[in-house]
Amino acid sequence: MTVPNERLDQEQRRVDGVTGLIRERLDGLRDQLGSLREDIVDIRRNFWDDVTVNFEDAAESAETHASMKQQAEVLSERERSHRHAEEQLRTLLKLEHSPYFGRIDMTEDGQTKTESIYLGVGSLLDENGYDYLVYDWRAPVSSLYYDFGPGPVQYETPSGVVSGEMTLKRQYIIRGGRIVSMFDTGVTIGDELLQEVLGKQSDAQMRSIVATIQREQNRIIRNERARLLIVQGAAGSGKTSAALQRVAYLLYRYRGILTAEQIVLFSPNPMFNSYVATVLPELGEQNMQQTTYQQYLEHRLGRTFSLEDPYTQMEYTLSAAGEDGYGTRISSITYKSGLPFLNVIDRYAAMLGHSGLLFKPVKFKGRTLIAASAISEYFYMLDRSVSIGNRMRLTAEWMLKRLTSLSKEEREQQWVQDQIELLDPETYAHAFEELKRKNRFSGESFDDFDAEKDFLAAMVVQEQFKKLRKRVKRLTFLNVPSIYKRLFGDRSLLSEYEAGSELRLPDDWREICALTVEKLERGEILYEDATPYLYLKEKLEGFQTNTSVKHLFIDEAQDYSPFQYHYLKRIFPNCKMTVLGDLNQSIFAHAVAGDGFEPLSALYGEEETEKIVLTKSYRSTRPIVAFTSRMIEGGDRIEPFNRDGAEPTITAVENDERRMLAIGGRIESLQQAGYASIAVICKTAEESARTFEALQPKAPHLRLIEKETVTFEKGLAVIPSYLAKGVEFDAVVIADASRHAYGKESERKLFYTACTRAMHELHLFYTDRLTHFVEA
Ligand SMILES: Nc1ncnc2c1ncn2[C@@H]1O[C@H](COP(=O)(O)OP(=O)(O)OP(=O)(O)O)[C@@H](O)[C@H]1O
Repeated sequence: MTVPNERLDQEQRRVDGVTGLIRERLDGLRDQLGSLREDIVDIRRNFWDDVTVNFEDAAESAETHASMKQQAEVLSERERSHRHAEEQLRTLLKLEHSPYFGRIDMTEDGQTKTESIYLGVGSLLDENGYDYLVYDWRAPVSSLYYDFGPGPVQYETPSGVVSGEMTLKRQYIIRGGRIVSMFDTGVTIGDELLQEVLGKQSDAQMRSIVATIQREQNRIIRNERARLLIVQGAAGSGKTSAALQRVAYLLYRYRGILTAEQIVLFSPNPMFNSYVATVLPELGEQNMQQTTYQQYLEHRLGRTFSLEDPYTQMEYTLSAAGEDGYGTRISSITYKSGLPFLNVIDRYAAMLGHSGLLFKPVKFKGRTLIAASAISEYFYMLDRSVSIGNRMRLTAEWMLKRLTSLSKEEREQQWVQDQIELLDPETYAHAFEELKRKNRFSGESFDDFDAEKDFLAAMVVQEQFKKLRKRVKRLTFLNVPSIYKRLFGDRSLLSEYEAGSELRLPDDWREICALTVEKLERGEILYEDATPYLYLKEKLEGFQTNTSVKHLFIDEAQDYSPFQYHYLKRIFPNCKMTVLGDLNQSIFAHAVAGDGFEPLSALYGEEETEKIVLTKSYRSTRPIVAFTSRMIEGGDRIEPFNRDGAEPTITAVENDERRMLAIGGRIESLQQAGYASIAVICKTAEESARTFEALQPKAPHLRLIEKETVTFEKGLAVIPSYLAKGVEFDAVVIADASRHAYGKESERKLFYTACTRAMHELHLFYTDRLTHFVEA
């Protein structure tokens, strides 16, 4: 509902008043910052002039220290004030052009006065420093704006629930200090504003949605109870947006307790990181830590193996059907992603607690110092009720002691004498100083030949043994790669498993074993093996948990396997998890075969888990949502946001050459229509490369997005379907929607994911027959 003009004038006067005050504050702050900066520079420059330095006796030294401390405190106080003023400046700069976006009028129960509450991206107090002219959108009272329409309302504060009556809910679009438009709305935050926001062209970066957060999204953003919050949301329903605003909310709510470094977001690919990178800074917060699961695996695996990445796995599953061993590979992926395999590893680890661990000897200059059998003997002599990880630590301690006594014996070896003779004068002098420092020698030179010899020998050996000690501390004497390989290579183990009643092994387990062993022997590890390998490693070495991370966000959660979730839970024991996904976009073979989010719900138990379902889709126009939701089961439950647009088009062409010509023509017309981001989505990387080559001569600005691409840019791009996850484009061209490209049932969700990337226009091209995923 649009608001009458006189009210508009009145509101504009308030905006003027507020922006006037903001500008005054900005001027004041700039002055304050200037003088603080001068102070700081001055103190730093003259630090020593203002400190009386005297170390003559204890009393003078103490005074010197006190004076230095005082000076340092003055400096750090000034620096703190400077940081604080800078923060305020940033908030005010954000508010200057658009001080607020919403207003609610509310009368608290038992009160007669109605209060007007204005919401913005930061808070602003009046001159007295008492009343809020603008409330931060994350303040407790602001939740009213997102949760209710006019009528009875309530919100939670740290000191209890406050209830009352809302008499007005108004939205503003303010640009450059002028109210551009203004509406009064009901429960949902008005269609008008959303229409305006969603109708715009896409950006190279995701935008913040604070002005138009929807009620169900607000439940995600402000959820504080759940240990595990699962969000199942349709394509374009705002899962990623809600996740990012939730980070901002948590940083505000737990200011001083929670920092951005304690929040980790697992994103689908490196390009996605760049896509979302500006949202938090736009809201005045620092970015959380961002990583991909692959980067995390690489970090944990170090250089032990060459690790296959999920995209290589994906390319294989999409394009190698019919090749020898394809079925085995798919079965390997499916099985190793599930909890039955986790049970196998648990069982294996338990067995290893009794026997069968493989150790590597500690060798030095070709000689064995500690034999593998000795390590094994010591390990298995330890009390079996102690965990394997702790026994491993005890074994390492024993080995370090052994090395200490072995190092004494080593001093007699000829190589030590040889090396002493080759010592350069500098090292020699250094050794002498060292000896003197330790008070073991008081003369001006080495005149005791034996003392000199002993000391130098000890020094030489110690230096060489340093590396050995380091390796022992890192438990490299435990041969995890061979232990993992044995799980697949040892026939006797297999029969023990099969005898184990509750363990399920797939029918083609032997083939899976052969495939796995072959890879491991080549120093390679398949993507589906990486997490089980690390899980086993951590079980044997003791889990290296990360206790500093307090919140874990997992976007595109459907792409993670149950095994991976269990692993993450073990690695991050102290954190809450928010996982956001869409089962209809499960594109990985392991996920396709999974049972939805069921295994995930069991991770922390029902008590600590909450699930929120988002069914409204905001990204695409109504015709696009209507078109794409027909492709998937339960698609009728997806509600499009009411935004009109052109119907998707389907174009049949005679052959591939014509297809490229037709796509080229379409791109041209989309560019002429003014669309800034256009994606030609192909099924695989290989098809993308071919398409790129065919189109590029006529479209010189065309980019090819590959798995290594790290920045998301506006413009025209060819992109493989699975890399388009999580991002969006003004217009999408599906390069080949033929049945031979998307024919298998397992590719349905991939096709759906590709089509749902479109905001305003969607165009499909095919030769021969159209994929049956599109209803004629
Ligand atoms: N409340 C909202 N107000 C304004 N825009 C919104 C809102 N919710 C979502 N959007 C917009 O809808 C689009 C899709 O949002 P987002 O990418 O967060 O969805 P998603 O659920 O993560 O999608 P997908 O699973 O398909 O990747 C974005 O352009 C986002 O800005």
